[in-house]
Formats: sequence, structure tokens, C-alpha cells
Amino acid sequence: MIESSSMPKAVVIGMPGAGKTRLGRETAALIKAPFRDTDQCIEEEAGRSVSEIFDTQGEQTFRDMETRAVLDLLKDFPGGILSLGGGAPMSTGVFQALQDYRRAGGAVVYLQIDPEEGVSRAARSDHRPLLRGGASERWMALYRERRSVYQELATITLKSRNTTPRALARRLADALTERVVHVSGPDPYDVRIGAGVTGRLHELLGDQTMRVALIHTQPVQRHSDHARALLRQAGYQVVDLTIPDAEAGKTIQVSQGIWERLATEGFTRSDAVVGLGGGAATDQAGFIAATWMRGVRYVNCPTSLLAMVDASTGGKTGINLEQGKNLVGSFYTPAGVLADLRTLRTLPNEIFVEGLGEVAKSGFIMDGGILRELEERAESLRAFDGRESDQWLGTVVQELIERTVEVKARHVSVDLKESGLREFLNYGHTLGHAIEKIEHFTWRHGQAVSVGMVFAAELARITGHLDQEAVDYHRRLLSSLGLRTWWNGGDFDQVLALMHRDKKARGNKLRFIILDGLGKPTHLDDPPVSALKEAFQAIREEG
Ligand SMILES: NC(=O)c1ccc[n+]([C@@H]2O[C@H](COP(=O)([O-])OP(=O)(O)OC[C@H]3O[C@@H](n4cnc5c(N)ncnc54)[C@H](O)[C@@H]3O)[C@@H](O)[C@H]2O)c1
Ligand SMILES: O=C(O)C(=O)C[C@@H](O)[C@H](O)[C@H](O)COP(=O)(O)O
Repeated sequence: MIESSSMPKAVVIGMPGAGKTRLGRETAALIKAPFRDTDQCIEEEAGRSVSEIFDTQGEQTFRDMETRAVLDLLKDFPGGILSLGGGAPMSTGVFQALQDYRRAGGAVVYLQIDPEEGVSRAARSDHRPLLRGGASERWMALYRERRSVYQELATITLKSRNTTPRALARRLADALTERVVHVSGPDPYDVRIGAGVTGRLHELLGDQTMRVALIHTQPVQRHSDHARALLRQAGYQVVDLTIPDAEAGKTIQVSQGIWERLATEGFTRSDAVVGLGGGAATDQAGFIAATWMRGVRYVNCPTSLLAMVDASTGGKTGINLEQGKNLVGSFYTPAGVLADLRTLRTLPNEIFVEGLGEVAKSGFIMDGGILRELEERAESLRAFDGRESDQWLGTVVQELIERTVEVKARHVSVDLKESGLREFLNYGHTLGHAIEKIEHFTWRHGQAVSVGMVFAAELARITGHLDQEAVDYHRRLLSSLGLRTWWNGGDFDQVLALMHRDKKARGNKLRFIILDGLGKPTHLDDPPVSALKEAFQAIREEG
């Protein structure tokens, strides 16, 4: 029985001479994991080389020793990287154990080598007992016999052609540290969170797609250049569309410009849209995908923290009107989300901090663990600098993204079209969207939502749902992260009129999301105007 808590993180398999040991060792160094090679383990235990064991005790004795070593290490080598001898997976015991290991969530990495290269390396090697007497022919014969077994077992396949061992190890390290959140519902998809996941674009676009509209903004040009290169390498025709940045890109004029360009380029139903950037760019790109010919394949590549934790997932797409935020749009699920952590390296600090607003929101409505993590790491998170921040902070950020996306996935998986449960994700947004509008979008979304959450907490206190301590906690936590907790703009009547355009409003009745306690969201329908006014006064500048 293989327990996931004590098994290795990855097992590398492949032909003799493919470079398994080097790949395993270098990957282990990159992710700071222990490394073992089964041949070396056997040699250490037997006190003689593999060749000597073959010569003196025969192949079967070696295979028995190998099977025991592999089975022991699969059960007890927590978080390690294990490299196997080329013939190990051919033993029935090892093959079955590797299948159990896969089922328990383990990664079996097949390192593929081109046969010409394999043969030439074999010809140069003199220490492999199975290649004695015609190394090239023997290698080819083993390759034919083993190839399908490696393929059957592999969860990750890496090709050593045209790349360096270092780059291969980097790719494997990226793949092993990737996290995946599954979003279920009528059109299920995965949110992949990890360094380098943009490299998976072709997996989501598939073979039927010929043209890809790559929609992005100028500040993420470097990342869109990378995505474009990957798309072209994979054989797609790329139409590059740079749209105005931030909320200026979420207008019907921008949509119209894109629709016309797609028409000129001859985009068909089997073509696709990739949205890459902050939440504003991906909201517009998703809207284009939803509306072009009534819907084409869409891949969402968020590059800001806020877009990774929130805007990318759940299928809300849309644009703003002069009259208010997100008033036009549709629910349209992507084929997948690729949250590439490398893009965060260029993210300015204030935009990272803004994203923490939506992370905190998920904590307030559902996951106390997120709140504790934010409290503990507030100082480092607030100082986040994508170019400078170390691996430790990167891991913390990846975990926060994963947890926050989990919260979002739990809501949207059961209520895509927001008929009840999903409304809880709107905590802080009724006032937040009004602030954005009144401030002519000079306030960042996450900052506005932060004030909106303090407003909602005050409203909950006034209507008897929350105590003062919980309201104070909102202010304390949010301000420790560098988020705003008060706002002096607008006036009450202006705010009230804008709140009536909120999508949760029904007829003349307003609806708010408030808390009955931390992690206990509830609806508050049609509260008295006096309560709203009092809560509004409470978020005016303190002191
Ligand atoms: N669809 C949804 O469910 C949903 C959820 C939350 C928010 N949103 C929407 O998302 C928008 C807010 O998203 P946002 O905070 O990402 O704002 P944004 O899209 O305006 O991006 C903020 C700024 O950061 C830049 N940027 C993004 N990634 C970068 C990177 N890696 N390096 C350098 N610069 C980068 C952008 O170009 C922009 O200038 C709002 O329009 C909001 O309504 C939608
Ligand atoms: O996904 C949701 O549902 C949300 O409410 C998430 C919000 O954080 C997000 O800002 C969303 O875009 C708001 O949607 P809206 O329907 O209030 O415009």
C-alpha cells in the first residue's frame, strides 16, 4: 500500500543513457528535494557494481534486488525524486507498484531520447551489462521492447531533443510544483497555477484550432510575446490584439474594434481566443470569445494576482457602461485557466497588494485558513516585489492563490449563473463598484472592494449580525495588507443610486452580502436606508 504522504514526488523512467540520473539530481536540487537512484542504492547495499552483480549472480538476482529497492523507496521516500534503472519497469512487481503510485497521485516521468542519439550514446558506453556485444543493436532491441511500457506508465513525458539538461530539469521542476484546481459544472475545466504553465496553451487549444486571437494590454507585452512565440511554435496563426489598459479596455468600443478585426481576419467558429493580462483584459477577452459567432474556445491567462485568484475563474465576462461597472456581459466558461506565476515577476507592488483584497474576501466568506495566513504574512506580502521576492514568498503566494481559487470554484461549480450561493463572492462589491465608478476608475478594483467589505461589516453590525470586534478585525487585517478601509469621495445619494444598478438588486430592492460571523456569509435584503446611511458614515475618513 503506497501512502501519498511518504511516497516520492516523482519517479524518472526511460532508456539507458537517456540522462535520467542527471535529470533527477538537477530537478531535486531545484526544488530542494532529496534524490536517489535505484542502481546506486543497490550498488551501495551489495558493495559491488551492477555489472559485477550481473556477472557473478546473474540478471534475475539483480532484478529481484531492484524490485525490492523500488518497492521500498516507493513506500518510504517522502517528497524525493527517484530515478530507476532502464529495465526496472519491465519487472511485473515494479510495473504494478508504479501503477499504484500513479493512482496515489505520484508523477511518473518518462525521459524520452531520440533513438539515433540513444544508439550513439550506447556505442560510447562500456559499463552497461545489457548492451555488451553490439551495443547499438542491443539498445534498439530494448527500445522496441520497452517504449510502450514507459509510455503507458508516464504521467509526464519529457523529450531530451534540442534542449539542455538544465532546461529539462527546470521544466520538470515547474511541472512538479504546479497546482491544479478543478472547476466542475456543465463545462468543467482546470485552473493550473505554476511557473511556466503558459507552455500548456496548445493542450487547451487542441488540433482543431487554426487561428488564435491573443488579446492583451501593453504592460504585459513581454508575457504576450512569450505566449505568441509558443503559439506560433505549436503551428497556430496568431492575431495579436493589444487593447487599452485596465478599465479603458472594458468598453463596447474596444469590443467592436476586436469583432471587426476578427471578421477581417476570417475568424471561424473553430478558431480561438486567448486573453492574457489583468482582470480587465481577461474580462474583455472572455466577452469576445462568448460573443464571436455566439461562442468560440477561450483560454484565460491571468497575469495579475487579482486575475489569478478571481477574474480568471467562474466565467463572468463583460464590459462596463458609462452608467456602471460590468453591466453588459455573459457567463462563459473557459476551456482552461493558466495562471503562470512567472508573470508575477513584473507585477507592480500596488497591483499585487490590490489583489490581496479579493484573497481576503475569500477568507472572510469561507476560509479562515486564508485569513490566518494573511495575518501571519502581512508584512512580507505587503512588501511583495516580483523581481526580488524569494522562493519562500513565491510558495506562500502560490498557496494563497490555490486556496482562493478553491473558494471560488466551490461557489461557481454549483451556481454558475449566480442564483444564490455564488452571490457570496460579491462580498464588498455593492459599494466597491460604486466607488470605482464615482472615482472614474482611478481606484483599483481590489482597493474599492476592501472599503466595500468594511462597509458591509458595518452594515452587518448595525443590523445585528456582527459584533464590533469582527468589524475591527476587518479594518485591522485589510490595513495591515496595505488595503484601504475608508473613503471620502461621493455622497450618499450618489452611492445609493449606483447601488441600485448592482446585479443583486431586484426591482427597487437592494440586496447585500454580509457576514453572520467569519466564514458565515448571508444575504441582507432591502435594509432600511437609515442603516445604509449609518454604515456609509462609518467608512468616512477615521479621525
Ligand atoms: N470576471 C470576474 O469574475 C472578475 C472578478 C474580479 C475582478 N474582475 C475584474 O477584473 C478587473 C481588475 O483586475 P486587475 O486588478 O487585474 O486590474 P487590471 O486588469 O486593470 O490590471 C491592473 C494593471 O496591472 C497590469 N498588469 C497585469 N498583470 C501584470 C504583470 N504581470 N506585469 C505588469 N503589469 C501587469 C495591467 O496591464 C494593468 O495596468 C476589474 O475590471 C474587475 O471588475 C472580474
Ligand atoms: O465571480 C463572482 O461571482 C464575483 O462576484 C466575483 C467578484 O469578485 C468580481 O469582481 C465580479 O466581477 C463581480 O461581478 P458583478 O456581477 O458584481 O459585476
